[in-house]
Amino acid sequence: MTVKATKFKSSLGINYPSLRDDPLRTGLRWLAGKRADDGAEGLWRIHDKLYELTDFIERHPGGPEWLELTKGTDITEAFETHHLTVAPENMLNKFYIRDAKSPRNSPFTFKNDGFYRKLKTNITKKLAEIPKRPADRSKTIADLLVASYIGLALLAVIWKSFTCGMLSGIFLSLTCIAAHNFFHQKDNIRMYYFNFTLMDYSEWRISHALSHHLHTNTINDLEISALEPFLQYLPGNKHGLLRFLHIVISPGVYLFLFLGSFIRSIISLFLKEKKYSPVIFLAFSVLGLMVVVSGEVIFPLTMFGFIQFTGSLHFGAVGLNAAHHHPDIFHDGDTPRPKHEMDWGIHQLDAVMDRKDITGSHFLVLTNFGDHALHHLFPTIDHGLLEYLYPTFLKTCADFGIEWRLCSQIELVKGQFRQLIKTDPNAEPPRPLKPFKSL
Ligand code: HEM
Repeated sequence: MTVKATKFKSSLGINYPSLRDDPLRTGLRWLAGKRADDGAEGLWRIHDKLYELTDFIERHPGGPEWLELTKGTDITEAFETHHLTVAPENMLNKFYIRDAKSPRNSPFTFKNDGFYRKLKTNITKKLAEIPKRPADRSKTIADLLVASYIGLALLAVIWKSFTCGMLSGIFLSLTCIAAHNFFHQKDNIRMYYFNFTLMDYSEWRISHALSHHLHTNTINDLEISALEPFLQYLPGNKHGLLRFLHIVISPGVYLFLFLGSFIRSIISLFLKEKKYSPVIFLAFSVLGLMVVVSGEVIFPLTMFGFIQFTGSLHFGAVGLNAAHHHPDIFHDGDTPRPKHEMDWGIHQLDAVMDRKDITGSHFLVLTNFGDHALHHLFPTIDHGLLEYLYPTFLKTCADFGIEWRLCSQIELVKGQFRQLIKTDPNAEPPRPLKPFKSL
């Protein structure tokens, strides 16, 4: 594996990730790079301490996969943001082995009197008071979406209708976005809905939950590096007029997200890097049904491909225009905040903008990566519950003088394209905090 490249320099002081320019750019290789970079010495690192969690993997209430995957890496951000109770922290002592020898390769802090920990305390209190029924509604919506996807796919082959096929593709994409709510949580059946696309939920637990969510818009964000050189969101190193090509080829990139991901899964399986699981092939169960109901092979195969490509196009368009790319949003390379403001939660709010067209509707939030700031801050909380948390969230933001930014969907689409062609990093750091509080 190649371990060399210096395409971007992190303005946050993050060392260039070892396998950032690896040709395959899978989550598993991203983790292999972290193993080389994090100073975890084959154990699990949280802040500056190393823990041996092997015996706890199978007993972990969030499911074994999270710990299995992250052995040998720094899991500070994952640990801090996936638990709302103090129970996990209280357990750590019995797994302690020794202190780490090197400093963390991450600029982010989680101080007790800092924004993120204060917000987490306030949100956890509020969570105990709010109704839980909307979380059940999320499950119902996801079930109806998957049923609509399959129903429309079958109608598409029975009626030989590409209109039904197109609708089926859109429902497939909506199912996948709703399933994303569930793969962030402890293991559950609905996380597998994600695999009705040609993508794999397990890969996304790494590339999205562990990389993108925790290292948002930094050189360590795999959702940014995996798209390079086709789409380049970090400022700098873009070639003259060629950078406008990014805009032209964007729809082509969206179109191949599902298929590209499947091909990379198969290569990883072939190279024995990825463990075999039948769920990787779940998408083809619907193709099987299409063959059975139509009594044909070629047409269902064509329609299945059409549906997957339509879904991929929709998913890419929604996902890449959802929250993170706009010249006013912090991207690594831009002038950062001063060190004492490097609270992880503050960075999250610097790296996101929410959309006023989506916020407020449970259905739209669940199917459009809505309430994105709150979701990033508390990924295990069901999307249906997030709207009840806004008063607490906004009050804490006000206490720390932090702004939560809302804009329109169209403004984000325009901003996303502007970010693609932007070469010069922002010279000013993100908005100053007011009133200033020592973090
Ligand atoms: C890669 C690091 C980790 C990730 C991504 C992770 C993820 C999760 C998730 C998704 C849940 C379910 C949360 C929910 O349903 O609200 C959970 C629960 C839990 N995890 Fe972890 N976990 C990690 C490391 C750890 C460690 C190191 C410990 C303890 C030594 C731990 C202890 C627990 C406990 C006790 C729960 C039950 C819920 C609670 O009390 O907060 N986890 N974890």
